[in-house]
Amino acid sequence: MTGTSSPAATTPRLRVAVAGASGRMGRMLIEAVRASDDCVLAGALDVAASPAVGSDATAFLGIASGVPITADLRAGLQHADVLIDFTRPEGTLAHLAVCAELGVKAVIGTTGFSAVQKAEIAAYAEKTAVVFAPNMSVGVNVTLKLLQMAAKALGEGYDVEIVEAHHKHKVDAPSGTALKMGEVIAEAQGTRLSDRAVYERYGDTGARQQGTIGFATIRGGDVVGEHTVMFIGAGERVEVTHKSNSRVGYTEGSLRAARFLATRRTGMFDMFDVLGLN
Ligand SMILES: NC(=O)C1=CN([C@@H]2O[C@H](COP(=O)(O)OP(=O)(O)OC[C@H]3O[C@@H](n4cnc5c(N)ncnc54)[C@H](OP(=O)(O)O)[C@@H]3O)[C@@H](O)[C@H]2O)C=CC1
Ligand SMILES: O=C(O)C1=N[C@H](C(=O)O)C[C@H](O)C1
Repeated sequence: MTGTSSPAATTPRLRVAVAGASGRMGRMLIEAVRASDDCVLAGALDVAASPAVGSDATAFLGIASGVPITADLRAGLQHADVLIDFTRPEGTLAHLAVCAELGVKAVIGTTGFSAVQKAEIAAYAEKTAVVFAPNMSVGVNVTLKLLQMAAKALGEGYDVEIVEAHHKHKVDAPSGTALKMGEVIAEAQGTRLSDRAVYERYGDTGARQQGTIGFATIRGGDVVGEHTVMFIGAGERVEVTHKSNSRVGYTEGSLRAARFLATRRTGMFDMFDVLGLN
């Protein structure tokens, strides 16, 4: 039997806009989108005051994409299926408002949100699908699962201390990841982090209060991101450490999250959902 073969069906590529286009994460994301087979850069946003506004989004790579960096949110989002946002809380919320209006989905990696701001994100997730996670790397999310298990198994007899280190440009502390680690541990022990967290110690502190979760922050140089959780008991100490040597894990996780959203219309998701860790 003879016949003509039908042309191979081509799946349309996922149209990705990147906010914070000239930032540390923004540039890496733009590079990762360009390098992928199934995504295409569809928009690039930055703050109006940024010198990058008006330039081509891939100018830093020495090539032209035809996508300009803009501070006009509608112009930057109108051709996108999904926005990947690593900026600042007030920027993310402004971007999300337009995403919800235009039906653009959002991957949010920004950290430093207040409880009220997190509730605003949840409200936007009723209008468009959102992945919101303080750390997109597979390794960190597996570490969170290890912490859940350790917290349950070790229980009250072990004091919990969380130490994190980041580069000197980071503006929020403790890191979003450290806070998430604290939340996961507190919840695994049937409690709330807000009832247990100690963020500062100085001077005449008195003895350590039973059940608290202490945080310590280091900032310097070009440290990408390091987190250690200590469970300190009588006569022994368990330490769980994750170290990022580059930002590539964050960008790869973000693209996985963007692909995950392709089949969702609304709802709030995290990296456990994306990675099937729930
Ligand atoms: N979830 C995760 O896996 C990770 C999360 N992060 C988080 O991502 C965020 C960004 O990190 P990083 O890329 O290192 O930071 P950068 O400062 O390098 O980049 C931030 C970008 O956002 C822009 N920006 C600043 N303020 C606003 C605003 N109000 N509205 C819109 N855009 C704004 C900046 O523009 P300009 O420079 O002109 O001010 C810049 O382009 C941080 O919150 C960080 O903690 C980082 C890595 C991984
Ligand atoms: O600002 C950073 O760089 C990072 N921020 C995130 C956080 O606050 O946890 C994730 C990662 O640690 C890098």
